[in-house]
Amino acid sequence: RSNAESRVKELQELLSRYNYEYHVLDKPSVPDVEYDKLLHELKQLEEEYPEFLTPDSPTQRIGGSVLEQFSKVNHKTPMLSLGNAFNEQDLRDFDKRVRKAVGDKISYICELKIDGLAVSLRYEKGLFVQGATRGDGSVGEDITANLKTIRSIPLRLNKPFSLEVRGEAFMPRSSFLQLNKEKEEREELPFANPRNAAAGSLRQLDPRIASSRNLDLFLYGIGELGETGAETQSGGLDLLSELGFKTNKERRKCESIEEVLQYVEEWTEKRAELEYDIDGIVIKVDSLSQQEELGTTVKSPRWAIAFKFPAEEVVTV
Ligand SMILES: Cc1c[n+]2nc(N)[nH]c2nc1OC(C)C
Repeated sequence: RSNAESRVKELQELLSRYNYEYHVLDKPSVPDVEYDKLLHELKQLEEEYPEFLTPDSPTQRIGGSVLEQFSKVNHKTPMLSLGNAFNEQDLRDFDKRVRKAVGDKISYICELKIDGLAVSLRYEKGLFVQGATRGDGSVGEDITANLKTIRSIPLRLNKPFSLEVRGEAFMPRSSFLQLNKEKEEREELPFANPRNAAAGSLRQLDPRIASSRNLDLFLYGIGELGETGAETQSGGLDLLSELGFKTNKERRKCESIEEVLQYVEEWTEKRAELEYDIDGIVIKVDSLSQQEELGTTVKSPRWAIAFKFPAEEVVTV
């Protein structure tokens, strides 16, 4: 019995690591069949010894019950939306406003703007306890069970931190195409785009359906950055990675608006190569103290802006 307990612990650690390697690092160290075998062994042991079952066990990703409806979640700090820029001049104007307010010693960080839906995840002492949609920015829906099915979301962090993190849930393009193929075969209405497919999947009341949709998530922010000791957005993203979160590796520090424009130009060309849709680039003042100085308007930060790509012109043949 005692070695059953140690075997359960060992399997939970092992499977969490294998899951991290596969879904966050995209570098599995064991074949899928090995992972499945160990997961099956853990499921059996947890059934035989339910007292050893923990909420962060890899077997707990797909919750049991189908919900009647989602309950509401009040966001402690509002989930802000972004002001938009549509051309070079808009970006230069943004840069001027920033320099006017905090002076010329600034650096930016550019991040891909994933075309998905914004979600927030809350961790208590390292354990994933609640996840919610952005909603209207102040009140969202509790979609914890559905977010648990996203394999790249850690159910327990590497450190017992209590914090709230934010990111964009999305559906990879290949999964979107496959899902629509299956829908067409079932003569069901297909989703218009991966963003709608991701939103529709996270709004399923049955977590088993969400789990089948192969959703993913990139984290981009920490609710209260200050609490973690991070002093910059780029440092915050590195911290998120250290804690076991999936962050987008295409981010780049830019020391001038010229470098920002280069990055925007580069990704305007390259975005079709990505495995997921992006609808723009997010440019942020990197220093958190300068972000504080700049503050926010009612709905958007003054220290960030979204460069939006022109809507895809539909090629009619
Ligand atoms: C709405 C949003 C969306 N995104 N996407 C990224 N990559 N960063 C980011 N930041 C956001 O808002 C913060 C600037 C508050």
